[in-house]
Amino acid sequence: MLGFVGGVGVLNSGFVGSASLKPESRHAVLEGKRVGLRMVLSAEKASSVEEPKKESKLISRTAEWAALKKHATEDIPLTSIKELLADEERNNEMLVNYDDIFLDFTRQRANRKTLDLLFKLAEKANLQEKISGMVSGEKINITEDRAVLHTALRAAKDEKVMVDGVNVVVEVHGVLDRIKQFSEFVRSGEHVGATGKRIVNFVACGIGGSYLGPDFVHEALKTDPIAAEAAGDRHLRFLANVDPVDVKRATMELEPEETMVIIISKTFTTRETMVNAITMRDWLTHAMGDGAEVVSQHMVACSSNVEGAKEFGINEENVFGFWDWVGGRYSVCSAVGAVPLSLQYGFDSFERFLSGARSIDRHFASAPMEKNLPILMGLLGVWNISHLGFKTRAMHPYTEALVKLPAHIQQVDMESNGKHVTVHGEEVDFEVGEIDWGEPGTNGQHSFFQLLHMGQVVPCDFIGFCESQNPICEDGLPVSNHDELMANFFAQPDALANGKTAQECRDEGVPEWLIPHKTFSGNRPSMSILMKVLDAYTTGQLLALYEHRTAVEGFIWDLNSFDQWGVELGKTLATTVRKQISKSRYHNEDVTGFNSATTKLLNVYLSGSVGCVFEEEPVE
Ligand SMILES: O=P(O)(O)OC[C@H]1O[C@](O)(CO)[C@@H](O)[C@@H]1O
Repeated sequence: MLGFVGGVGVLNSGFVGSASLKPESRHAVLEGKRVGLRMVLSAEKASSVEEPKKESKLISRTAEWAALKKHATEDIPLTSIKELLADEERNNEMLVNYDDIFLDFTRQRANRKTLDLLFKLAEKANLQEKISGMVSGEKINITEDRAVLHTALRAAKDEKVMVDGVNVVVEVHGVLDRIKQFSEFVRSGEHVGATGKRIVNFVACGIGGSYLGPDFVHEALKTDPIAAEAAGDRHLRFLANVDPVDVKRATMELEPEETMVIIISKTFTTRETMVNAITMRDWLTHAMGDGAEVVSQHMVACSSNVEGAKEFGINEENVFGFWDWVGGRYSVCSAVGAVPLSLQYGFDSFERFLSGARSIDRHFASAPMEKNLPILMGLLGVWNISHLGFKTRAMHPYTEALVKLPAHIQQVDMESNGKHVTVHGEEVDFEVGEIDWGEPGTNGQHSFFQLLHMGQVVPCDFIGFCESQNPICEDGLPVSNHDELMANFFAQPDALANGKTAQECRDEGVPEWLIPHKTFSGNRPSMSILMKVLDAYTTGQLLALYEHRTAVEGFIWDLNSFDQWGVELGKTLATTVRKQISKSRYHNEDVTGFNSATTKLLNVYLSGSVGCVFEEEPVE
């Protein structure tokens, strides 16, 4: 699977198969001695004929990159964010507004010059050509020979995007029309369960991109008044983990006769989802018998492997397809999100979500860089990790309804840009791919914000809304609950940026010995996004903003942000382990073929008795 990577990449990754190695080097692999392994391979390579050196295409070799490096080490350390914030003219250039989204990046460690240098870098990296290539259907995912067209999933009916001579927008709307009709059938009660009961529960079985996006949108819509009214008494649950505990959690208190199971898997081969699909089929048939109508009335699928879904037993008319040019983590706008979310909230809500994403797509493809929200967010990401060295990045939505946004964006970004070679297979020599994480505010403030204020520097995104989905104004409180929440949204970025000096502590009468504990260094970057209210439309906007931020970063770094070979090795090893467990459990075979540590762990697991394996030292 990793065969496309050049030799240097393989050596550095350490992911080398051991079969072709000499016995002593194979031993080194089993012992986990990666350094020794690298030496053996280097020696073998040195003795072979020297390959002609290819000219590096790394962006880090350009004058534009070097200018940013110099700026990061020579100019930026001389000013603090607090000082930068005192310049109103600068601040005005760092506030951008589009379609009721207000982006404030004044609290970045950046000034006008930084932006100019980043724009020059973007030109050097052919950013805008790459964006055009993506949205027009070029096969930019070269390791899988695929186009990358999640934008086509939300294109208007009259748009045209061609892939291999086919206008994919027509196909997209064909599937959306079917989903609209099907969801209306189920919601209206025309489609009932096998025993004639109305379907009011939906369990969506999928993992990774076939779970995180739909769950994020579900959480965002749950408390949106329009979507909530459309949901009525329906329930949508997700079953992602192959852990049987997750089956319990997903089915608890649900009545199988009133439940529809939606199997969501692009490949329809993902082990976890297949196991859960079988488990859920058993759950249904156990309650209602194994007549064909149980599966036909209670199970549907969303997949690009329509044949696989049919083979599983799902009726063809209940399979909603999508295409290989939709990456799993970019698939929430396809049937993957459309089926569960339309069943729960009605197709209109899903359409509003798509139109929010479409608004950002159009802006992304056409707005000039200095006004282009995802481009600005992406360039500042590159600046923060590759030039200022901040490897992690946090996201704090100031609404509980975005509780799952950080987890979704974590997959979007980390699976996309967690790479070590460029699209040409050349090892990168700079930092790429931030560690993304986060929690809604204010909860995070009472958890990890101590570290954000006084420990490591972590650039933060603050996301807030002018209005609450659920406004409450208690009599007797100085401000509404929402204003109370948002007071924190405004306070935290300034606290991070400005910090608190020893003198300020002294002026407050803090005793001298306590001052070091109470000073804040400040100068901690953040970005604020302020929107009107969280609803289906703005949820779509947020999704597209962050999807495109990731693409911008990958384009600048020249990565292929649209493959995910890094998940394969663990999957392959799990298959070997699964076979061993089966042989040992059911045929009493010894554990073989693993290193001694794994062998021991497996034996403990199979024995089920954790305390028994450590034999006592014999007494002399
Ligand atoms: O939709 P599928 O094919 O079941 O894949 C699920 C997920 O597994 C991955 O391939 C790897 O974790 C993701 O990219 C994908 O979203």
